[in-house]
Amino acid sequence: MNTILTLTNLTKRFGPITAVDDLSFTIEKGNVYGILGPNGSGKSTTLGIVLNVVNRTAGSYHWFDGSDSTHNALKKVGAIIERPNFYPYMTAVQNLNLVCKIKEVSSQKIEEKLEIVGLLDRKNSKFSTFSLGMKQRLAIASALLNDPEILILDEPTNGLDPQGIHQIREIIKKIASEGTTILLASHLLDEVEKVCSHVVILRKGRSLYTGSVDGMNASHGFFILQSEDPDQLEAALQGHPSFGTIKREGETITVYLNQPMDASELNKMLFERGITLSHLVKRKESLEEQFLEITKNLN
Ligand SMILES: Nc1ncnc2c1ncn2[C@@H]1O[C@H](COP(=O)(O)OP(=O)(O)OP(=O)(O)O)[C@@H](O)[C@H]1O
Repeated sequence: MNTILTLTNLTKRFGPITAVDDLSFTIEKGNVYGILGPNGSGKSTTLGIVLNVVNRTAGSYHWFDGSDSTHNALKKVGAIIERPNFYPYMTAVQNLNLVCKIKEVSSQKIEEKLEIVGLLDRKNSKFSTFSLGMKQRLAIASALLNDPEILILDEPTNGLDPQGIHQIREIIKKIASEGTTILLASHLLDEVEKVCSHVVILRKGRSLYTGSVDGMNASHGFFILQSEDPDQLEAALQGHPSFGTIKREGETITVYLNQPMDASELNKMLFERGITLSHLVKRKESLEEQFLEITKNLN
């Protein structure tokens, strides 16, 4: 496997505030990672540290196999961590030409990158005439000029209208499908679910979950049950290895699964114990419900 970035017990304190708290994760080539967390959870600080603009307090990180200096490794990284800042009176092409000079990269790829972000037909328009979405897309083109191994974006759709949001997400997916690794920070579960394959969920600088987005959704679901004798039903469910939490509200029992089981299997099992169900529904929590479950317990 090809590792792009490794964080090991990274910590950042601003006076009494611990913005990033013992954070460890790795980024492998070809995946799309989301750092998901509410405002103030440490996303921007984490990106700032690995981009060498914020000093860490403790822990470490290294780019690629760790053999290069951070300064050199960052030449293979494209990042947008602030609002795009281009010259308003210059055209898209003129602005990107300037970026090429500053970054000391060839200007040959300007048109190719403008095409990727859907701005080729506006290449000679002044930056001041661009919508917020177009400005953000130009920033993405700019970050791609050095053909980076990884593209880093902090809240890439903040402030955009629904159409602008959709365009940016489609562009990110296209760039990822062509092999560029992506790391994006977002406070939107929906965004991470739509765009990312992997996620690090942050709260108060701590990781609550690190893994695949699908893995977050790996719950086996739950049954909502009723029968004439709820006490007997509850007793039959208790202690069975397939079941976890059992909740009772009046006549209704909700039982969470520890392992897969379909409704007919449960029905048969209970029937064999002399229990006839008057109500049987199987449900699975939405990703949002699971996200709230993951984030609710820890302070
Ligand atoms: N330069 C700084 N000086 C003092 N405190 C800071 C500084 N930068 C960030 N913080 C604090 O660190 C914590 C994490 O902030 P950070 O900006 O990393 O969070 P975030 O998840 O990116 O949130 P947002 O989406 O609002 O930017 C917050 O409590 C913030 O107030």
